[in-house]
Amino acid sequence: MAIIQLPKDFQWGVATAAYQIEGAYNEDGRGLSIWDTFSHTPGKVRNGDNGDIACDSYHRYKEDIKLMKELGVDIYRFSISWPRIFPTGRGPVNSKGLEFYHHFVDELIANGIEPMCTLYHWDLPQSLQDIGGWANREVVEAFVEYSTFIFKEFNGKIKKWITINEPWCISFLSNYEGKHAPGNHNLQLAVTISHHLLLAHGKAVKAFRNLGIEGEIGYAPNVEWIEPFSSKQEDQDACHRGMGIFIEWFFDPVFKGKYPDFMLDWFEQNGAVPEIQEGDMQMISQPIDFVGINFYTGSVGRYNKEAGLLEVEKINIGYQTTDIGWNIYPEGFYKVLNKINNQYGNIPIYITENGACYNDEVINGRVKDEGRIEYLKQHLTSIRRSIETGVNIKGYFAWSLLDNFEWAEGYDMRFGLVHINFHTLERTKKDSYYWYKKIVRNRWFEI
Ligand SMILES: N=NNCCOCCOc1ccc(-c2cn(C[C@@H]3NC[C@@H](O)[C@H]3O)nn2)cc1
Repeated sequence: MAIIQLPKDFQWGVATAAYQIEGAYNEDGRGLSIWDTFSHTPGKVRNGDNGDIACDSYHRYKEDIKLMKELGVDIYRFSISWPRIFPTGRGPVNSKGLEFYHHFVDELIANGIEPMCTLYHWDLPQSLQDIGGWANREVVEAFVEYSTFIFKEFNGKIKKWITINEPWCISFLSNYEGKHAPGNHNLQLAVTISHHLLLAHGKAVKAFRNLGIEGEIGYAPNVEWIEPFSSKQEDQDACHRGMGIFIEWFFDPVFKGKYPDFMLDWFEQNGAVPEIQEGDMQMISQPIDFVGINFYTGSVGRYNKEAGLLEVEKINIGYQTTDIGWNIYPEGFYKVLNKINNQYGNIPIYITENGACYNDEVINGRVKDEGRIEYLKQHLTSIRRSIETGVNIKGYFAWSLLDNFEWAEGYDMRFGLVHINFHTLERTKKDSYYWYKKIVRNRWFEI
């Protein structure tokens, strides 16, 4: 057995997102989001699940904060529901929605837990989707107005800010692969949206700086590792593209002020180009204070002309998988963190999401989720390895505090340290909750 120790100043957290846990979808003036529309559309979400009630955290947030406090976490990553603040995306503020978040943030702080706020975690007001959504530059301006309002409202209370969560999911998964809201299948649309998301990020950072808001700001891309099947150039190139759509496409504009040529060329060969206007790249590459990295899985990939847009085929070579079918690949976590560190400089990194889907149920009042504990051990070990090779990792957020609405997978796929009975909304701490509580306290574990 080996002892793995994390630094004394390493920050420990848990993460959630508004649409996945809050419920109260039509309460206290909240407007509809694209995920209300998408989840209410038959065939889009497993079992026809939706976020109408979710974990009912809108009403039970004090109970959830008690769970975080007992866990001993330093920090809690949550998102604000844009349509709960601006029901139509712009215009009159919904005072009850704003009041909820003030009470919520005050309760966190009163319990000694630092809030980290994600401004956009996929729940675009439907009214803005009705005018084209993120494909419309007007929505970029609406996001800046929303962000500016929130910055001013919570300045001094919230000191860690994330602009956009997982731009790859918002653009390509949702508008090319069509698997998430709003469910389009158009590469040009996805590329246009990816550019507007980056522009929205940059403009929000600019506003944050101009307003003199206290604290630090970043964004939270999701990344995967794809290991080349062989040293053949075609396999290396295919994996470069497969990772490039997550990494270089969303990191180069922010850290280098330009899109990666190999991805620009590839998209152009497929009929899609980003609609870049004068000044956009300067705006996007506003300096940021940290980058949030969301990592879940990796795979082995090889060139296959028939394997979709990027011509990279992911090969099942027998890796163990979690209950959602994703490979367990901690080596890929170590590799992708070092790749990012080598390519973009020693930027401060928070692991803003990492966790495992295991659908263990409550048996005699207990949830024996050993698989999740093992996954966390392996991935925290990759973090320790990366820190020792010089990667500037400042903290870790387990995804997720609660079992919740896992988007198109609905409630069947459980990522929580706390089990939710979605009929009674009863919370049950899993074995992994108690394990994580110990690690947060001791900062070491055996593997
Ligand atoms: N990659 N290949 N795509 C081709 C095959 O598509 C099939 C579906 O693909 C994907 C890819 C990635 C995800 C995903 C989910 N989470 C977890 C959430 N993160 C934000 C937070 O809200 C968590 O709930 N992160 N990523 C979902 C589906």
